[in-house]
Amino acid sequence: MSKVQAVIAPSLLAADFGILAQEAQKVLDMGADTLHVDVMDGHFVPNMSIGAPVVKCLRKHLPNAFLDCHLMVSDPEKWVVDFAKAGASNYTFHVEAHNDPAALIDKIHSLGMKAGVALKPATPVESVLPFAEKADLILIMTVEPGFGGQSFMGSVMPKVKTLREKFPLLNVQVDGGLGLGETVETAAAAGANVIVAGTSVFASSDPAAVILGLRNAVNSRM
Ligand SMILES: O=C(CO)[C@H](O)[C@H](O)COP(=O)(O)O
Repeated sequence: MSKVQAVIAPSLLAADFGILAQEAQKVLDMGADTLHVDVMDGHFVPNMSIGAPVVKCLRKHLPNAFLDCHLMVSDPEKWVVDFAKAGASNYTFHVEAHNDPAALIDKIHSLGMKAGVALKPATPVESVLPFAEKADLILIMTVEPGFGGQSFMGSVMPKVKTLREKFPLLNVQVDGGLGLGETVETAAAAGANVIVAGTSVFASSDPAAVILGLRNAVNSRM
């Protein structure tokens, strides 16, 4: 039986936005599998970051990169077409921000993107179980969305465990406060296979070692 693979996704939120394409290429050259692009509207979360025009520029410079876009926005339906046209590979929206997630997943797929569904720390996992198999990934936030550099919340690991038990082949993504050592070990032990890491990668003097260490932590549990 096939099994899920480790996917290491540096969060560009922690990169130098002034040289974003170079930062992205650097972590890809150092072994990253995908690039995590945090999109914030200043309404769903109390911060603003980047939008589809920036994704379009990244796509121009990185024609083959997998751009994993995490929409922390109040109206995810509004931006789907823009992100598809910009070249997003994956469009993850928050379950708290849409009243018909299954329909939005279908729309995302119809536009040629993979679809992810994210949960804030306080949102119960039951909210995504009905359509978890329709989605390409489920993102369990391990911090309150909005800012990088926060502390990992191990208290949400039961949600990761539930998803892994019910859906052995699902991509279960964790995002927030992850780095080498206890945090990634805890997430991998619970069953997470897609690791988003911003600060721990970009603030490191040896990002390649961090990416490899995160991958080894996941693979030793799979
Ligand atoms: O979604 C996010 C914040 O809303 C970031 O992706 C996340 O916090 C990763 O950053 P760090 O690894 O620095 O915690």
